[in-house]
Amino acid sequence: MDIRHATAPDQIPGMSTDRLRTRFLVENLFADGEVRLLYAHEDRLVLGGVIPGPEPLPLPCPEPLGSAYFLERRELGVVNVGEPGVVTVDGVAYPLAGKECLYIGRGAVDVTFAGGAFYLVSTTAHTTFPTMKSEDPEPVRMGGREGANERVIYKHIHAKGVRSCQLVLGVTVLAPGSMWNTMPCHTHRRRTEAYLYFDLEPDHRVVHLMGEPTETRNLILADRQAVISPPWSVHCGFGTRSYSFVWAMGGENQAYEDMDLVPIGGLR
Ligand SMILES: O=C[C@H](O)[C@@H](O)CC(=O)C(=O)O
Ligand SMILES: [Zn+2]
Repeated sequence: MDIRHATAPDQIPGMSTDRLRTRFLVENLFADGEVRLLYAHEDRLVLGGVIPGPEPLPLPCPEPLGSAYFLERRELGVVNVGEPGVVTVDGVAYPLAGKECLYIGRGAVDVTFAGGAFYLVSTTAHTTFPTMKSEDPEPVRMGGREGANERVIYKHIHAKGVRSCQLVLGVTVLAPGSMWNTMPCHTHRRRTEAYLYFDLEPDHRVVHLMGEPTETRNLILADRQAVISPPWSVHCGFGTRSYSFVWAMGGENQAYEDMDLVPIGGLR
């Protein structure tokens, strides 16, 4: 299990591209026939990628979690970023089509994955909320063609949707010809957020902005790569082709609107 320590904003000036990528980018989360997991100390998010082979793959319990099974003190959001697949939780099968989302509450012991390509985000959990598929996510239309940022934000796990202890998760789908996500951008000092870009053609990239608003850096991401955004960092991007992304947060609160908007003219 890959471990990422937390980073303070005063470490950013002087960092090379490689060091920035090593700290914030998650390049190799998806591999055929494997479950790959990463532990980020920023709000203790665990990110994962699962591409089952001919046999279903179980969710392991890596040593850094220090628990008897993965979900002993955690909850988990799963988004299928591939072909249709099935997630089985303690004997109950949940079929997930592309872009669909399942919430798995604390205490589930046996989780297996078949078919599909599953992105995982887990946060620590103090109690159990029911495991359920997000059947009817609230679609929020944002942006427009003039800003090249026409997109639909599907909120899956949040205070008014599928309930959780701290995980907040959704999928944003860009309209064809729209390239900007999250512009104007924001920070939210009370939560860490991770973006996983997907449905991006292999030769194309997303130019993702991070850093304090007046000290930004860019990271170039390919399909199915993730980026961790600490609470002090903006997170927004521009694709060279259209794409979708999963956004997921954990931290002090679950208020989606608790953002500090950065005026475009305030970015440096
Ligand atoms: O804190 C919330 C997140 O950054 C995303 O929901 C933003 C997003 O999906 C978008 O504007 O396209
Ligand atoms: Zn955000």
